[in-house]
Amino acid sequence: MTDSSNSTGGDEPIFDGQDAGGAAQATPVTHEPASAESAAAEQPQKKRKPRGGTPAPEYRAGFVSFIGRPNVGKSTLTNALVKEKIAITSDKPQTTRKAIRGIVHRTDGQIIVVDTPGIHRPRTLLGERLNALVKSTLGDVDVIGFCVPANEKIGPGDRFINEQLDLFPRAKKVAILTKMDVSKPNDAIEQLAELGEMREWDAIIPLSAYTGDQINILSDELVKLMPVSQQLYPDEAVTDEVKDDRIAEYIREAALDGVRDELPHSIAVMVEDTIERDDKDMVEIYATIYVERDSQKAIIIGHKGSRLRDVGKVSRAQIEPLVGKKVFLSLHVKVAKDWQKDPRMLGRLGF
Ligand SMILES: Nc1nc2c(ncn2[C@@H]2O[C@H](COP(=O)(O)OP(=O)(O)OP(=O)(O)O)[C@@H](O)[C@H]2O)c(=O)[nH]1
Repeated sequence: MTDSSNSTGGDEPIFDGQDAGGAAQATPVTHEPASAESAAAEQPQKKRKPRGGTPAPEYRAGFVSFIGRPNVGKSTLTNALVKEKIAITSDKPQTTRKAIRGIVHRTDGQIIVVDTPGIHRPRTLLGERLNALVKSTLGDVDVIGFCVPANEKIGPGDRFINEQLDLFPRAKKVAILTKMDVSKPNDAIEQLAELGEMREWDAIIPLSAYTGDQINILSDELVKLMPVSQQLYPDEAVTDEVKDDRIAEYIREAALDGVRDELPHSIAVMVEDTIERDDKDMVEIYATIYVERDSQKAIIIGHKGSRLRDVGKVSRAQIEPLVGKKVFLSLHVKVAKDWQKDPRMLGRLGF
């Protein structure tokens, strides 16, 4: 798929980075001028298209947040946009913003993807705090990418989030139709039309993070919407998420696998201690998985500890490449009753 539904503020067509130069050269005058007069008339046109493509655009850099209902594909999209670089991380925080998920380095700019926990109707103190965090983050970003999956109808949850976008007038707004690889053509057309009616977007882009279709187009559009700026991060920077947070997230991801109902929301993970062993090329990591009730603890541990062992195995496979060493991972499960409503516990967990 190469077309894109575009409602950019500018008149320029959308090309991906590779095509842009080619497109400039792909408009030759194909007929011989009939007279000197018409030859002269064509002269200025030729001048407007210098050999070697368009002049280099100004360098732009800024922040984008992808928002949308849970599961619409925001994280997968971030990874696709940042490409393989997300896997190589710098653990040195370079900014006070906590949740930078990734940095896209381009010759014409930098796109810094800032994570948010997602806008939702708060039901707990955790929910309220997360919403406050979302609001302060979104108040700062240059572009908000509103994600809707192409394989589901636009519903009340999407409309609620779209309404919330009015609270952030500073940010440019882009609608992204995700998961195009699993959409039916007619459904996607309908959804694009529906998205178009929701507000005046700076761009509407259908894409698939799985196949990579239109990811370049998104990158091109995002950079165009960023302010003219100097480079904000050094070339080698990929993410400033601290290593312990990423380790905790890998463990939480493994613990979440296969659990149902309210349990996913009750799981929190904290890395308590990391010990670099001098005698062996190994790191010892001690982490706690918090749940809210005894019954949940039993589920996480599983029969004779089998489930917890699996959580350790799966997460360790992701942590070892991150830390670049063998890992001894010690997991404990603790009950922190109703931690989502407990200000002290929320503080400890970093919310
Ligand atoms: N077919 C298809 N599936 C996708 C695509 N992008 C994401 N998914 C799947 O959709 C599910 C949710 O993806 P995530 O990236 O975790 O979604 P999210 O919006 O970050 O979810 P939350 O963290 O819950 O807010 C996962 O099972 C992904 O594998 C895509 O382009 N195509």
